Amino acid sequence: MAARIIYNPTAGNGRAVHVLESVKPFLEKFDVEIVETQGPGHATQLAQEVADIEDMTVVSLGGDGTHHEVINGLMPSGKAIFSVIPAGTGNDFVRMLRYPKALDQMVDTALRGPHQWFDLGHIDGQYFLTVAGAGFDAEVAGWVNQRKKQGNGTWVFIRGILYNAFGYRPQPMTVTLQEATRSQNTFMIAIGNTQYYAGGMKICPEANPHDGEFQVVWIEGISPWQVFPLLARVFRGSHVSRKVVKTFPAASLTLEGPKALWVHADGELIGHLPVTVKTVPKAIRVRVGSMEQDAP
Ligand SMILES: Nc1ncnc2c1ncn2[C@@H]1O[C@H](COP(=O)(O)OP(=O)(O)OP(=O)(O)O)[C@@H](O)[C@H]1O
Repeated sequence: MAARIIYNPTAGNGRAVHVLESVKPFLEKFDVEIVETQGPGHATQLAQEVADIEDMTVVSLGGDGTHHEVINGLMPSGKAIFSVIPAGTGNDFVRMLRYPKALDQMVDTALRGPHQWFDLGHIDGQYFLTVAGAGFDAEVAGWVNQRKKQGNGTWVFIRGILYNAFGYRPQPMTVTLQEATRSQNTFMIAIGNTQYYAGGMKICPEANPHDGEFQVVWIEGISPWQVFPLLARVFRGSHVSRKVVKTFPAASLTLEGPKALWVHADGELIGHLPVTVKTVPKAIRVRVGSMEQDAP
C-alpha cells in the first residue's frame, strides 16, 4: 500500500509546517511520499498524477481549501482513496470522519483506516466536499480568504462576520428544484453535502454525505441585528427552527440572482451566480475512523 501526502505549507496560516513535523515520526513505517504544493491549484495537479493508481491513498495535509483542490484532481474517475491530515484554519471536513484525537492513531487512520464511499457536490465544473452557497457567507469567505488569516478555528470567521454584517444587503435569489421555482429576498443560501463550515458552524445540521442529497438551508432577508442571534444558534444547528430559515433536501438545484454575487464551495470563491448544483452519489472513497454512517 502506498500513499502520497499533498502538503500545503501555507495552510492554517503556516500551521501546516508544524503539523508535518509532528506527524513525520509516525509516517516512518509507511510507504509514503510527501509532495509540497508550490501555489494555488498545484494540489489538484499533484493529485491528478496518482489518481488512477488503484489503492493509492492520497492524503491532503492542509485545510478545506487544499482538500477541495485534491478531490478535484482525483475526480471524476480516480481510483485512489482520499484522506486528510487536518492543518488548516477551519478544518470542517475532518469533523465528519470520526478520526481519533491522538496524533499517532490519527495518522494511522489517515493512511490505513477503513474506507467509505462519500457523496460529493458538483458546481460550475468543480467538485466540493462540504458546503457551497451564495450570499452573506460567500462574502465572508471572500473577506477571510483575502486577508492573512490570524489564529485558527472559528475566531477568524467570526471577525469576518462582524466586519461584514452591517454592510451586507440581502439580495433577491431564485431556486429551481424539479421545475418548481421560488424566489425570495435572501440573506444567504447554503447547500450542504456535510454539516459544518467556517470552523465548526453547524450550518446544515441534517446534511449526510452518504444519502445522495444535499440539505439546503435558505435564510430570508434579515436585518443586521437579526444576524447575531441567528449566528449564535448556528453553532448548535438550532437556527433551522427559526421562521426565517427554510430547509429542504435536494439532489439538484439551480440558483439564480444578481450576477455580481459570489458563489463559494468548500469556503473557496469559485465564480458568480447563476449556478447549477448537483450531488454525485458515492463519488469518492474516504478513509474514516469508524464505519458508522451518522455524523459525529
Ligand atoms: N504553496 C502555496 N503557496 C501559497 N498558497 C498556496 C500554496 N499551496 C496552496 N495554496 C493555497 O492556500 C489556500 C489556503 O489553503 P487551505 O484552505 O488548505 O488552508 P486554510 O484556509 O488555512 O484552511 P481552511 O480552508 O480549513 O479554513 C488555498 O486556497 C490554496 O490554493
